[in-house]
Amino acid sequence: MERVFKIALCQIKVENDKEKNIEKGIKYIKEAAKNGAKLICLGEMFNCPYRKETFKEYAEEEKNSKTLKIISKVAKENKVYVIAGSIPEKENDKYYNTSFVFDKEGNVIAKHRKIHLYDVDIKGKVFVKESDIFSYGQDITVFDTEYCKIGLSICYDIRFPEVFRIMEQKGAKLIVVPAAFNIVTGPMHWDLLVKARAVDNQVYIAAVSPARNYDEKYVIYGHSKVSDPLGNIVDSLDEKEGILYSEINLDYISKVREELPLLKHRRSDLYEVKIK
Ligand SMILES: NC(=O)CCC(=O)C(=O)O
Repeated sequence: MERVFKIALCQIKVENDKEKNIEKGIKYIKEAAKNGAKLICLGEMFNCPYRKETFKEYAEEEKNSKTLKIISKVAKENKVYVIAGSIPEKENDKYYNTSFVFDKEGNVIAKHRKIHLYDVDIKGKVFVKESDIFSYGQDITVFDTEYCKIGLSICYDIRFPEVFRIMEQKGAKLIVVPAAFNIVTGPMHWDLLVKARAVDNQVYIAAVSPARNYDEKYVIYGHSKVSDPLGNIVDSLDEKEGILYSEINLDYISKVREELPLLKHRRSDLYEVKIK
């Protein structure tokens, strides 16, 4: 088993054109695979503008999703794992903000439906009510790969440390967060949250956003980044399109956990965090 592997975060400018967004995703995945990435991740709503009006219009059902079919094919042809950011998913009469994960054969091996929906009203700055459209996901997601266990959560989920603790307890060594923070809360908390979740759990956090697009009312922050288990941002982008490459070193996690054994020092006789 390889102890060091390369990941790629594709920061794409999402436009009002599903085909174009998917095409760009595919182009970036192919380029990242060619450059040696083994796990390639896209941002939250990578095929759909982050806008209440478009979520239902762009939504697809898993069983006949054009987006997922194309991603599956590119994962298989390039022999890479792909975390397909998130897309609006429709199931029966419900909608979810869902991330699908593909293995190197193009099979869906995990799916995470956003469990904390972003309902905020920052006066005069940001108003979003995802729960007007989406239903809540019910599961905390960790899946296995040939490299390590990987946790998956979407954007606002990152503000809930219990979820990340549970992913760590389930064995995740890397946690991927497709996200779309905005230019108000991004500068306040994005960097802090990525680092905090990494330090809390002594894991790598890979947080991947779409690029900034000033044509949209909800302006996405960008700044995809990776934190190591000590909370150092080891690689990052600015607000523009691009691919971020980073190395995940599983031996480094072991070293950090040996030298600073905080996970062993938890007082489970006094408290615990568990799934209900
Ligand atoms: N799409 C989201 O969940 C945005 C989360 C966000 O911006 C935050 O401040 O939290």
